[in-house]
Amino acid sequence: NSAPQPTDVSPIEVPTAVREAARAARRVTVLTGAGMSAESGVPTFRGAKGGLWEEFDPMTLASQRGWDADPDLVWAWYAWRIGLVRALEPNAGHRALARWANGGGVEVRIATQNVDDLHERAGSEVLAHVHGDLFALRCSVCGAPFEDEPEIPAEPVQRLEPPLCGECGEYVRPGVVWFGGMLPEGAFDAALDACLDADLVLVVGTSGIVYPFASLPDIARGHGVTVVEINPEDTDLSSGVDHVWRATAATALPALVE
Ligand SMILES: CC(C)NC(=O)[C@H](Cc1c[nH]c2ccccc12)NC(=O)[C@H](CCCC/N=C(/NCCC(=O)O)S[C@H]1O[C@H](COP(=O)(O)OP(=O)(O)OC[C@H]2O[C@@H](n3cnc4c(N)ncnc43)[C@H](O)[C@@H]2O)[C@@H](O)[C@H]1O)NC(=O)OCc1ccccc1
Repeated sequence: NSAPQPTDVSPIEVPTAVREAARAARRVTVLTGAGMSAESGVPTFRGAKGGLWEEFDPMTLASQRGWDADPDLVWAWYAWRIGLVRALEPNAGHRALARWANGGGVEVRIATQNVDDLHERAGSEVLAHVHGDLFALRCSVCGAPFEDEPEIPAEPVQRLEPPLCGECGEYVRPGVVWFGGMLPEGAFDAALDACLDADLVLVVGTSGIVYPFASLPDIARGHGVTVVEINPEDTDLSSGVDHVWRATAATALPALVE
């Protein structure tokens, strides 16, 4: 639910240029990454991977090669992330975006790299999960959706056999896009159209190194759209945007939407 919570009143100052761009905007597209969910407790991709997988490269865990080599290791990692996201709540940033979209007067569209469901749980409609959805399980061979509840260990384990497909008995995998994998049908195009059709693009909590998603801010700016980065740290995108706002998602967005 997107109702403002006491913590949602953010004391921080909104840079004038950002406030003016937001005030003038009628169509806003928000591109989010792992930093959007960091203040909810979801580890970022380049942040902590969670003790048991510290020694493994996320790009190996999140790849067909990693799955083929050791499905129990990869499934255990996703089972841990499913359990973790379920136990966490949307933060003030997620709620502010939902309030903005439901507040009327401005069209807010969200395209995310995040595979969690925190935008939706905050009351937002997500235009595109460009890197898939942690909870959309399917058979790794026949592709049949897996509707049953996967067993999620109370305590994370390093290896866990994936569930078996009810159709063909093969292993079930998470509905996320692995490195080298194709994006969901139409997801990138939907995000691109929303960027080209916007009068303001906010880039929130992404390091901007995973393609093709990372190409969106440049393309938007190349089409004359104002692009603002919200990130406490410098990124590969910072030099290519109109305004950088060195702040966190859960402090900046409530202040912007207030
Ligand atoms: C790494 C990179 C070099 N590699 C790629 O980009 C590859 C290969 C590639 C394709 N085209 C290219 C062109 C050039 C170079 C390489 C390529 N891309 C692909 O493979 C893509 C598929 C990529 C999708 C992979 N799946 C993910 N996720 C799902 C899985 C899972 O989650 O397990 S990517 C995953 O990592 C990415 C993590 O990045 P961020 O979200 O930015 O998070 P990160 O941790 O990096 O940074 C967090 C940021 O938040 C900030 N922050 C922290 N706290 C806060 C806070 N509180 N508030 C605000 N900000 C905060 C930090 O400062 C930081 O800046 C996300 O996209 C996330 O979804 N597929 C593909 O292109 O298919 C067609 C194709 C295929 C083959 C060959 C050619 C074309």
